[in-house]
Amino acid sequence: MTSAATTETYPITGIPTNARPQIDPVPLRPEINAWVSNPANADQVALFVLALDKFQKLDYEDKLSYFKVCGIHGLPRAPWDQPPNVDGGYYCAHGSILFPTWHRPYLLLFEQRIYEIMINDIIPLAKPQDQPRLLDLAKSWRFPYWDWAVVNVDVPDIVRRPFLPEVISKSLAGVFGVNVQKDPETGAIQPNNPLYSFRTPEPMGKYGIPVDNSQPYDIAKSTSRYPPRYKQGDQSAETQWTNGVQNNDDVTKALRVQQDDDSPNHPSALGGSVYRLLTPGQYKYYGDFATVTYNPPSGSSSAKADAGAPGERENLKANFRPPSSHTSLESVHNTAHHSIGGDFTLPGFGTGHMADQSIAAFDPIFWLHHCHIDRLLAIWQTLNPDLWLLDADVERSARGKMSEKALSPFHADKKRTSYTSNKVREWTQFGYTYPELQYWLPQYRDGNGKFSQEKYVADVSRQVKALYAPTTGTSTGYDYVVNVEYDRYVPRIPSRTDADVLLIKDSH
Ligand SMILES: N[C@@H](Cc1ccc(O)cc1)C(=O)O
Repeated sequence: MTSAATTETYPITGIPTNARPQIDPVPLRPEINAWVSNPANADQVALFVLALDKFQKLDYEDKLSYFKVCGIHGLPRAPWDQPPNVDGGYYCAHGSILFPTWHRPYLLLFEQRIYEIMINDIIPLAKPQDQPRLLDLAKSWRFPYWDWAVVNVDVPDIVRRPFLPEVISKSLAGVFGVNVQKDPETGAIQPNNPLYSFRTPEPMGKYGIPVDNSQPYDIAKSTSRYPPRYKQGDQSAETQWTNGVQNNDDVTKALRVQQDDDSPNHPSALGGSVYRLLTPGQYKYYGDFATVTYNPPSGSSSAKADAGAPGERENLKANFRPPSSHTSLESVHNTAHHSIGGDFTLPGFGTGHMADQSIAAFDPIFWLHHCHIDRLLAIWQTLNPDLWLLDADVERSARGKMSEKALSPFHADKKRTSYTSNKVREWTQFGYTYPELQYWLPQYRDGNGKFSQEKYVADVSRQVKALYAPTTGTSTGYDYVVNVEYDRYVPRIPSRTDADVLLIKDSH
């Protein structure tokens, strides 16, 4: 008889609360800079940093270790929480309508592990009189997001530092009794800042991470952002890849690409795209919002709605979609990955971890980035409550519904019940929401004290505008889209391409 323990799956539940979804308040996943820079949060940030550090150091063979959890995304292609005979492949869903929903339980798993480590491993280290207060801080803690689409975006301060900020170091020493030491020569501080990079004692090749896309991920003992292009025998490149490089200024530069332009107030390239994503009425179909490669099934209601007049589109590709849908959550997400990791299309640079999906999840910044993606999904859901994977269901009716497809390898309980897109649609059931989505606030009540959906949605839109709407230029009331098709992997395409477009008003 096999013991239950060997066949039980890991239940991903989120951090427990008793809140009723979309009714009672739930803790917020905070914006990382605001959260860290508030000295009142120093103990909670210290709790998080210590738990993440511990998580990263758990035995790489442990199913619930950082290494194994990050390894779900791509390499080393190991089955996770599934029988060993299942070929794990790359579990991550990209180029798929499941892209947004697959990453929701993935992030939840990461958040839950950090919470468990806080409770089981970190709080017991604190002085007894501090423990009840720390327990409350852990219960109200939620994973932070990094908004890379705001004006004057930068890599979060805490991510940039190999050392921890003063307030947090003080809290580590004062509350947890952690011996904070500074190496007078290197300036390195113990414990390390686990948000700066993920470091391994031996080259990652030893743990099953091979060369990928000709980049030497196997020799790396640390994740990298904007490492040099690697050539066999180049000693300097080899050393940098081995020890890891964090060229965060290059990340900032890439993210600000369009801000250097006409006006300092110009939103970032990504800001404009995020604004388009979240503008009401932009999307008729969830699939167009969700992914770069969603094609409405031929003959389905969405394909018919998208078709032009007979003959009009002879020269266009079959997957042409109306201009309003020419960006997607996955597309802005891809741009951010390349901007953060460093791109092989830039002269001299290799592909840092974040730019290669097979190992991106090992860079701790991946999680801050994906928390932001989940936030954008939640805001979009709030603004488009009727849109979901339903149009794709038509396509899949013979083989089962897309919205009911398992988001492998994530389970809702110990009994192998898989998560599906429908099961993760309501995020507040997992005990979190985002600062823009506080449905319980009194300002969303009407005269009779009843929740007003209209007031709420209007306010969410207002907040989106304040964060991402272009602040310069004269508004014509039109949204012009110029569709240029090019091969994004042509080497040496400059990171920003200017196009002069002449718009001629039709006066007939
Ligand atoms: N491969 C994606 C970028 C990407 C990188 C890392 C990821 O984890 C995910 C996506 C693209 O084609 O643009």
